[in-house]
Amino acid sequence: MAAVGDLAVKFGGLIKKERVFDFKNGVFGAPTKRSEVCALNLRKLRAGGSRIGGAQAVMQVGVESDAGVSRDSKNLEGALGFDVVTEVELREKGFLGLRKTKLVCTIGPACCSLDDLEKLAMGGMNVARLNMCHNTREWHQDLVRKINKLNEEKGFCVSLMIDTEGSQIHVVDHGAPSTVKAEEGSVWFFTNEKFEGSRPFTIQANYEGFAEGIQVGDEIVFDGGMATFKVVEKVGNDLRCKCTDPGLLLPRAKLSFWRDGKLVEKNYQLPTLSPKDWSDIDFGISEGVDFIAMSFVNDADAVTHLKNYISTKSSKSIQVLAKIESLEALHKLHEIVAASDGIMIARGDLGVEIPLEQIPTVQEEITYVCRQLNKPVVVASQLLESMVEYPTPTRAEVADVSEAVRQYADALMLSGESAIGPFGQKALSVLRMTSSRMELWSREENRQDILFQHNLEPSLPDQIADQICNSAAAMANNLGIDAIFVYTRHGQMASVISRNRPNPPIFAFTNESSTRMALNLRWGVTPLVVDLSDDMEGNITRSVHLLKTNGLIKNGDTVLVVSDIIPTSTTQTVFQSIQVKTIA
Ligand SMILES: Nc1ncnc2c1ncn2[C@@H]1O[C@H](COP(=O)(O)OP(=O)(O)O)[C@@H](O)[C@H]1O
Ligand SMILES: C=C(OP(=O)(O)O)C(=O)O
Ligand SMILES: [K+]
Ligand SMILES: [Mg+2]
Repeated sequence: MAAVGDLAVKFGGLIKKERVFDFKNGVFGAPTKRSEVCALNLRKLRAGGSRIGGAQAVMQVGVESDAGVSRDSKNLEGALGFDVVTEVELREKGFLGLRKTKLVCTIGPACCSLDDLEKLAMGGMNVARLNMCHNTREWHQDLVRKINKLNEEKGFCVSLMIDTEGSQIHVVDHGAPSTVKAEEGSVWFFTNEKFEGSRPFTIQANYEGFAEGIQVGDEIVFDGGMATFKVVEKVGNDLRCKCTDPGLLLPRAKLSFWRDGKLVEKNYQLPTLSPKDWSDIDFGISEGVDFIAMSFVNDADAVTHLKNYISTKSSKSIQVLAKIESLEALHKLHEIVAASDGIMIARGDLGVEIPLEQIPTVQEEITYVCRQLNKPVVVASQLLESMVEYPTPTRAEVADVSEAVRQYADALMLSGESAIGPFGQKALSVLRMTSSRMELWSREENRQDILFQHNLEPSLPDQIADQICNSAAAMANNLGIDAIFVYTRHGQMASVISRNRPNPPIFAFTNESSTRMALNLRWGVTPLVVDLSDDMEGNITRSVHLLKTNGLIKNGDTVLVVSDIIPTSTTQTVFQSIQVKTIA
């Protein structure tokens, strides 16, 4: 594997394997090529079906022969739903080389041309995020059109997410187009009133009740610590404040209020979804976006309300992600995770409401709860913040990204790095390489945490499906399987396999396009749309054949197939199986 110029590095005694730095791909690698994955000696084992409460679970190990499928079935050729990025990655790196951690890019003026978007898609963007705080309806509409075009015409599979503005107290006007410096001891006037022209030392806040309940002596903190002011006088609805900790005031800076070292929780008076948010949500529904990220969620009811609203308005299933970005949301974490389709750890605003040193442990806690409850989790904000300005990340940023990957977050998100920074593609490649590297390390060192297996649903058929997925993941690791295939209509089986974070990639075959786009946020899952028939054996044979004729799978590869047939009008039994197939 090592070529001339490669650097062989041995880590003294602690780590058994030799690591080789591959300059071309920029990664340290251990010998993990497909051919080197442990050869399997599979015998024709056939375990009979065991009946459990009316459901049949079959486990079989066999040898797949391609002989039965005719090679000229044209409709099958066209049905290979691989996206172009996975296909290239698979050809270049093999099954184990496929990246597991998903990547979300915030789209902004720096990356909104079709050409820029294509480069991000090619660079591994799984989800494009539109932050409704910024820009116009027309701009967002144009973006949706461009992403759809790339998917339809260029074979990408990029999901769309809109992110609501939400209710939050922030600066509207601070008297300058960009940053203003607040000097120690300077006195500033905080008001909700709009003012014309320049009025030095005046800050306009967006919410008229911003000073309600605030007392002389309280503190106003900008952006979680950029600058701090002490309230010296209340003037009607306004405040006169003195700068006690000098710093930079940014446009739209977030304001938080503190008393005796504790946050004065103020967001409770603001609705989670404003009239503008509802209008943005209607826009998202009419454009058929895949995810709606809901800012400043404070309880499960808000999530349930939005989910109900969507189900009455949209025939398509749209995933609601709850953004955890307030103290109140942390108090109600479990119920919010349970009510939502996924979570975004919005560290930007979270860092305004809780002390910064608590962010790492809170992040670990949230990722843990999400995995227990089988909800995808996105780690967001400031991952590579310095790259908004510089073409290279800090070592600390790379360490932060690696930590999120080590925690098995489903996805990582870029904000300003892609939206306004000139190095968006480079930032994306840093995420890509850093995640691949940490995934490899976790796998080799077998750092997999033992997952406390919550039963996700109380009903028996669901528990059986859970256990099949858990066992499938364990089998895949123990047998050194190359790839897991799962047939899944709503994505549930694929998500439960993913939740186990198995070593091989998970190819999820579904007949629902919305399921495919939702699975784009799931760790380790490559979702594909295929025609699924009730004949599960036929589905399996067809998909293996498709991959084989496209050169993506070869003789000797081993695939673990998980299938799940739900009763239809013609078949009354639930038939679930795990099969191990060696391609021959
Ligand atoms: N659609 C957009 N149009 C213009 N600027 C944007 C857009 N989306 C994001 N940005 C810019 O990128 C920065 C980072 O994005 P994000 O983290 O989503 O927003 P914010 O910082 O407002 O929470 C924003 O502060 C804003 O300057
Ligand atoms: C992702 C976040 O939300 P937004 O960018 O919408 O403020 C955050 O606060 O970290
Ligand atoms: K937002
Ligand atoms: Mg936020």
